[in-house]
Amino acid sequence: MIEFKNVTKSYPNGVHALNRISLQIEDGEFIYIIGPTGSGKSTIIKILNGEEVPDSGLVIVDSVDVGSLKHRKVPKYRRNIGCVFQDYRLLPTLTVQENIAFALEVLGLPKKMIRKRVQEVLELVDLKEKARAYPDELSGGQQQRVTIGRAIANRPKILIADEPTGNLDPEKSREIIALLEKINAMGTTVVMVTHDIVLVNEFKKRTITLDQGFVVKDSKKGGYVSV
Ligand SMILES: Nc1ncnc2c1ncn2[C@@H]1O[C@H](COP(=O)(O)OP(=O)(O)OP(=O)(O)O)[C@@H](O)[C@H]1O
Repeated sequence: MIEFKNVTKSYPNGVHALNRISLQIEDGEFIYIIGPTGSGKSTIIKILNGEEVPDSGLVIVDSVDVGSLKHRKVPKYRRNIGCVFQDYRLLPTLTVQENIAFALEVLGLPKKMIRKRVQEVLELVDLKEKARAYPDELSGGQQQRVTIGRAIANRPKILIADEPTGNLDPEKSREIIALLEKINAMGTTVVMVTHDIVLVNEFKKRTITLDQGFVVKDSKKGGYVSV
């Protein structure tokens, strides 16, 4: 479970990015975080993946108090969190399968297990035929599918996606949501930041709306959000 209790975060320039945020996300949920630019969406993601620490309040992820994690413990904590961003961040000199394998090699998994996982992931993201292609030989949607595959190769409990469809057309965006839904159905909690209200309305899920660092709406069943 993910729990934010009265979390406040400001940056050194004095911006109050989050103001007394409280929310709970249960294991296995798929939620959207939406809100205008600068409302604090990415700050929530950065706190979740240990990149930023709150000024006050508590952030608990699977019983780990993330705000007081020692620096040296952050990498181990992050193993349970897969991250996907708008800009795919693939290594350009590695093929699709090498990009996925690399994420597991740095974790020290045995070679045989890596080979097996890479095959499973390629199948899941439907890119077996592109295993030996380089990122610049792929479409944006395909690159994002590789990124998602890489993020879940280590079977993290939580997948966080910051604007994963930001650079994609509507059709490719739908494919990405379908993939995220498949991963969610396998038991992974999915937290997705998005600006894409059309998508939020089409694939209805619990939707948390931020504005100026406050949670202004938490709609459990998703539902219509004005475009
Ligand atoms: N490293 C930083 N240093 C200073 N201010 C920051 C930093 N990161 C974010 N901010 C500020 O904190 C506020 C919240 O930013 P955040 O990136 O969380 O918003 P966001 O909702 O994700 O925005 P966007 O939709 O534009 O990505 C903004 O006012 C932003 O300018």
